[in-house]
Amino acid sequence: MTEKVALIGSGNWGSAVAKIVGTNVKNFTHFDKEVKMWVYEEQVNGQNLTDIINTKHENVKYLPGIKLPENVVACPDLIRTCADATMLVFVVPHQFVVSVCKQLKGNIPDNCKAISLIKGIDVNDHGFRLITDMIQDSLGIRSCVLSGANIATEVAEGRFCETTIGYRNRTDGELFKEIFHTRNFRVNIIEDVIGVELCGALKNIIAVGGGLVDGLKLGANTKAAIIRIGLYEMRKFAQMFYKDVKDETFFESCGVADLITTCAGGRNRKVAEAHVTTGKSFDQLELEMLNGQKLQGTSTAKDMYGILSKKGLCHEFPLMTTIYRICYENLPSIKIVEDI
Ligand SMILES: NC(=O)C1=CN([C@@H]2O[C@H](COP(=O)(O)OP(=O)(O)OC[C@H]3O[C@@H](n4cnc5c(N)ncnc54)[C@H](O)[C@@H]3O)[C@@H](O)[C@H]2O)C=CC1
Ligand SMILES: O=C(CO)COP(=O)(O)O
Repeated sequence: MTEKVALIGSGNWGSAVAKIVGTNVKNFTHFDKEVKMWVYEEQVNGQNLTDIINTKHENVKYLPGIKLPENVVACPDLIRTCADATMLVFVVPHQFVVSVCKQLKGNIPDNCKAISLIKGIDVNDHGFRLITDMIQDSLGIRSCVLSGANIATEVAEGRFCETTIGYRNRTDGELFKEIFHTRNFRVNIIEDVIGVELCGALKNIIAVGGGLVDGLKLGANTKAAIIRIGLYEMRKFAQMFYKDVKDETFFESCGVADLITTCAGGRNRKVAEAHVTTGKSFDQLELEMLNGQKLQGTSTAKDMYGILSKKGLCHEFPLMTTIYRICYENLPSIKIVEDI
């Protein structure tokens, strides 16, 4: 059977991944050579971003300077992008995935499989859900997850790194590995969707903490302490709510490695540092510094705080709780070390 891949999302990470997937499908006979990529249409210098991508083969706004393979075709229509796909790659900022799934419901082939590259959780009035669960429940398809120490620009430049795919169905995990794995983007597949996904979501909160410490110029020992405490709280939360999450998952690329890289070089870190040095709000800095890219750590801190406070658990997760309060309750940044 021929598999056909559709990419749902074309931001910084979505575009980096498009380069890999577009190249890899050409190496196997069982993949259709065209990869459609859904682009949330916008104007860039008076032109549709989709037209720019399809003529220059570059996402000039979200991943400038990187050529995309010509078999990656940008499409502004979500339903058309996915209509004939058998493998869906979800790579939108987490705040948009619910609306994407609502639009896709009833509009995808029955034999589809999915993978989520999204780092976040889905919170609503009834509680919280993993994004893979939300995809599975709303669309009736199985979903794997991919997450790792993968700053998009570095991956797009082909620098060596690793990533982790979490699967429930091993055949799906192996199939998705084929479209992502390269010599310099090494994929390891493990049977722990929940652990992989929670690592990716929760490390973004800790990365905000890493940036606050940088802004406060507290030094390397303090940063290491925030990373250690953060890893501890990530594992504690994951295993408190999902008893099957494995300890080993935290030693994969999706765990400690992603936490380190995001605390060293990610957008959450950068914006949190600027929050300390400029006193501006996170929302304002996101607009000023990220050129349309989206912060995931602050909103995930808010989601987590909602879960923890409802369950009376804030005192058990002092670091994540303090980071939330600094982001949303005007707590002075120095509380990152004073209140934990
Ligand atoms: N950028 C990175 O280095 C990495 C990001 N990730 C994760 O991948 C996911 C996607 O991130 P990026 O590709 O970096 O996105 P991004 O941060 O570049 O976000 C911008 C994207 O959101 C789209 N967008 C804006 N408004 C929208 C709307 N209303 N509906 C749908 N789309 C809309 C924009 O068109 C653009 O494609 C996130 O969960 C992120 O945490 C994971 C690994 C690395
Ligand atoms: O997830 C990432 C790297 O693995 C990117 O993190 P930021 O969103 O903080 O840039």
